[in-house]
Amino acid sequence: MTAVPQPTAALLDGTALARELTARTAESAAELRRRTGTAPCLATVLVGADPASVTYVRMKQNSCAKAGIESRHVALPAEISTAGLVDAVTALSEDPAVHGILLQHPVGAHIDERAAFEAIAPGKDVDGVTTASFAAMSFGLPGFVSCTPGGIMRLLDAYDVELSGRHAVVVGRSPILGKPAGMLLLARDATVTYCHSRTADLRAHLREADLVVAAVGRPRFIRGEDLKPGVVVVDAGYNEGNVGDVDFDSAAARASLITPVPGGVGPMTIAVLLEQTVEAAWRQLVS
Ligand SMILES: NC(=O)C1=CN([C@@H]2O[C@H](COP(=O)(O)OP(=O)(O)OC[C@H]3O[C@@H](n4cnc5c(N)ncnc54)[C@H](OP(=O)(O)O)[C@@H]3O)[C@@H](O)[C@H]2O)C=CC1
Ligand SMILES: Nc1nc(=O)c2c([nH]1)NC[C@@H]1CN(c3ccc(C(=O)N[C@@H](CCC(=O)O)C(=O)O)cc3)C=[N+]21
Repeated sequence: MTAVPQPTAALLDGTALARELTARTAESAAELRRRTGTAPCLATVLVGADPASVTYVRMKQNSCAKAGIESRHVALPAEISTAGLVDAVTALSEDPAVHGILLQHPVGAHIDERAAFEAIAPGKDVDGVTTASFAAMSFGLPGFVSCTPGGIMRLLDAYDVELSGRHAVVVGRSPILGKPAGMLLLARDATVTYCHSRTADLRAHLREADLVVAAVGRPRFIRGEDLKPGVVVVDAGYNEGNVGDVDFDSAAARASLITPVPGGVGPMTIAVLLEQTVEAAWRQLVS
């Protein structure tokens, strides 16, 4: 008889956890509104009209509405200059009616995205994209975390995944996902290896991992045969066709715990964004 790989892994259910977290966020938003007469407000900034980005921004606005958070959308032409985008973000940073700012990545290759992110006031950086937020997070100081890595940590904690002393392999080092994910795991005493496009032998690193965070942007790039039995797999990838960076079926046959796509990291990202928006509004309105 040929052995057919059986799914052995339990699911890290991001949909359910995000629902719980957002229910608490909605209560907090309602309480703030009772106390101050003002609802929290998230400004979303989108450059151009890439269909995937339009969809993500709409999802974030819908989630805001359900949680009692107002959203203000700023749509900018794809051709806008860095200076034009910085001006638009600076205006939101200075507007007391706006409590949080999300500048949707990517903004187009001709724009200095870092300069635009840095125009977000630290107290309104609810997406955790500024260098100030990254530094605070890395030093364990108060501030807003990058939403996707923050959501990943909440998910791991909800399932009591042991991190101390474990070998975490993060595949990807982007400023809003891979790099901060590794820093948060390091802060929890994991031994962290970052892999990226120049990594010499990715598969050898993966085979040693107790925890894998996939943040590559390549559909089904990581497969079960690359993984150690019992590994915990977090798939942050979200590619065309709602496909993750991990080949789910083969990975689930090796892993002890795995995030589905959809229904894993994605909903947690939005839940953390909403939570941080309400937190920012409390600080600005009640201080
Ligand atoms: N669910 C969610 O909330 C979110 C999901 N995403 C998804 O996560 C994925 C990654 O997004 P993002 O971090 O923004 O993507 P980026 O394209 O900014 O980064 C991709 C990273 O993967 C690395 N990489 C590329 N090819 C390889 C390879 N062959 N081997 C090893 N590493 C490689 C790159 O290395 P190098 O640095 O050397 O170029 C880079 O660090 C995407 O699918 C995206 O859609 C993103 C944000 C939020
Ligand atoms: N500054 C910035 N911050 C971001 O956080 C950011 C960004 N730019 N650019 C694009 C990526 C992408 N992203 C997703 C968020 C939620 C889901 C999500 O909720 N997905 C659902 C499925 C939704 C559906 O397709 O129906 C799921 O995985 O279950 C997906 C992707 C945030 N991003």
